[in-house]
Amino acid sequence: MQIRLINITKEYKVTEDKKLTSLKRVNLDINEGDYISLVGPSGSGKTTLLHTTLGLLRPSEGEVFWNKVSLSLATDTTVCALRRRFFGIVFQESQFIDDLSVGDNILLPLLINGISVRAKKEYFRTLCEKLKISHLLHLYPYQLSGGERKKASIARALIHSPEILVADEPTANLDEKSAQEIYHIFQNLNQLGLTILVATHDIRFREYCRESYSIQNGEITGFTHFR
Ligand SMILES: Nc1ncnc2c1ncn2[C@@H]1O[C@H](COP(=O)(O)OP(=O)(O)OP(=O)(O)O)[C@@H](O)[C@H]1O
Repeated sequence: MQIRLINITKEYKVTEDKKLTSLKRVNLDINEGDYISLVGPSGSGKTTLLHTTLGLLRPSEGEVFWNKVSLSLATDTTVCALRRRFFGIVFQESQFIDDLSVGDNILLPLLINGISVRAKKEYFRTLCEKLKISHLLHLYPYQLSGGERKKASIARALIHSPEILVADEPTANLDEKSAQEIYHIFQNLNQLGLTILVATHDIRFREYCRESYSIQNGEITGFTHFR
């Protein structure tokens, strides 16, 4: 899937007569196989941009396209179905269901997408092995460390084999070793063909991605192409 963001502006109404502009005329193209990091300080607009890209937020101005589908013209049902099918999302907070085991949490998107768990059994096994979480599947989310939760979130985001992984601050609050693991997992996934968009204030992501955008006060202020 090709994603195009054209002249995106997002304003939040703060009070009756006051607005906060969190994105200002942002343009971004995401092509198949890209690995893009969006790097900026807290409050710069990264999450707003990710959520707009995912069709979870409607821009005040501008247009988002997923291939030829204009999100402003498509129905919510269509946008939701396409998002579930094509995107894997790692949110800032893990959003696990506390009463389900880690393994069942990871498998849940299959049920939502109407994909048989049996058909994905082998993929589930190798995915968890690759992420080194196979020994954690019987536990409950509250029993995991921060790094383990992140890796379980990545497994859950990938279980339905999406085309694009979108991750919001995947290394936030992680120690150096766990952060390194995440950089390498993402790099490896991209080398296998997965398109990745990461929003982060962790500038070390730049060493691993292919393209990096800097964002400040809702504006793209820089762009670097690495390889
Ligand atoms: N629902 C909302 N209502 C009003 N203002 C909002 C809302 N969501 C975000 N903002 C504001 O928009 C700006 C950008 O927020 P955003 O969460 O996109 O930044 P961020 O770069 O992801 O920050 P962080 O790294 O801390 O998550 C901030 O000033 C924030 O206060």
